[in-house]
Amino acid sequence: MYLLIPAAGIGKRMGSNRNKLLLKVRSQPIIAWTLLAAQAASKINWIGIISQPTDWPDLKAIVTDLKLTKPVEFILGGSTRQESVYNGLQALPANAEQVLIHDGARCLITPDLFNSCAQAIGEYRGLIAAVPVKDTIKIVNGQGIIESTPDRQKLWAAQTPQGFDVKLLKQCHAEGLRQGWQVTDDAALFEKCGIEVRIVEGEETNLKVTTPQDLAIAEFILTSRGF
Ligand SMILES: Nc1ccn([C@@H]2O[C@H](COP(=O)(O)OP(=O)(O)OP(=O)(O)O)[C@@H](O)[C@H]2O)c(=O)n1
Ligand SMILES: C[C@](O)(CO)[C@H](O)COP(=O)(O)O
Repeated sequence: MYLLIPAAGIGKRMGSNRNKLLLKVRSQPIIAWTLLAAQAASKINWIGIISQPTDWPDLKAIVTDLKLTKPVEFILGGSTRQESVYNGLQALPANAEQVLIHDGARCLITPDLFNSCAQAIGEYRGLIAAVPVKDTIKIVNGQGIIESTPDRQKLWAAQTPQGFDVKLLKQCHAEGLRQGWQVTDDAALFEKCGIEVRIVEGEETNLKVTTPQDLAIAEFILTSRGF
């Protein structure tokens, strides 16, 4: 299975002066934990790291240190996640029929989740890992007044990996460009094109390291795993 890792962000919400994926948790950069999980997932056999050239020296050093045995390609990142994934899709080998996309920032993913998504994409044209929402969610208007409370039974928090038929995802990205759609995940492009996306049960611990608080939580989870 081909795996694209969007890793070209700047980490504005982390408040760091460099790509947050280079910050360390339990003595390894965030991106290293993501790569180690991909390396350990038996169904992943090719990794594309979508990233900014300024980070390439650091990223290449990390890949070398980890002694990854799977082929790793460096792909030019864009100015949004959507643009980065678009670039990643163009850089896939011509024989890639299916792809998993996994945020570099979701460094606590287990190899099992990579494998279960890779397995499931044989059955569906599009899928995402997601977990049921635990809080009661409110729709709120611009004045801070609640408009409605959606039925929680139907609410899931989207994670990555997100897996797709490559040809269809390329078509949906191209349509997104034509229509000017701006989305925060690839499933949303499938949805807008009217193509079914299946949920695969994700992991509560598969959080996206976004803020300094998330760094502390990631540190705690990795410690509890014995790292
Ligand atoms: N232009 C971008 C922006 C984001 N990403 C990647 O998409 C994932 C999810 O994005 P997010 O957590 O929002 O990362 P940042 O964009 O770095 O964070 P922020 O929004 O706080 O600036 C991350 O692995 C990030 O590196 C990317 O590849 N290209
Ligand atoms: C793709 C994603 O990880 C799903 O939760 C997420 O959308 C990434 O971007 P965000 O804008 O930081 O939520």
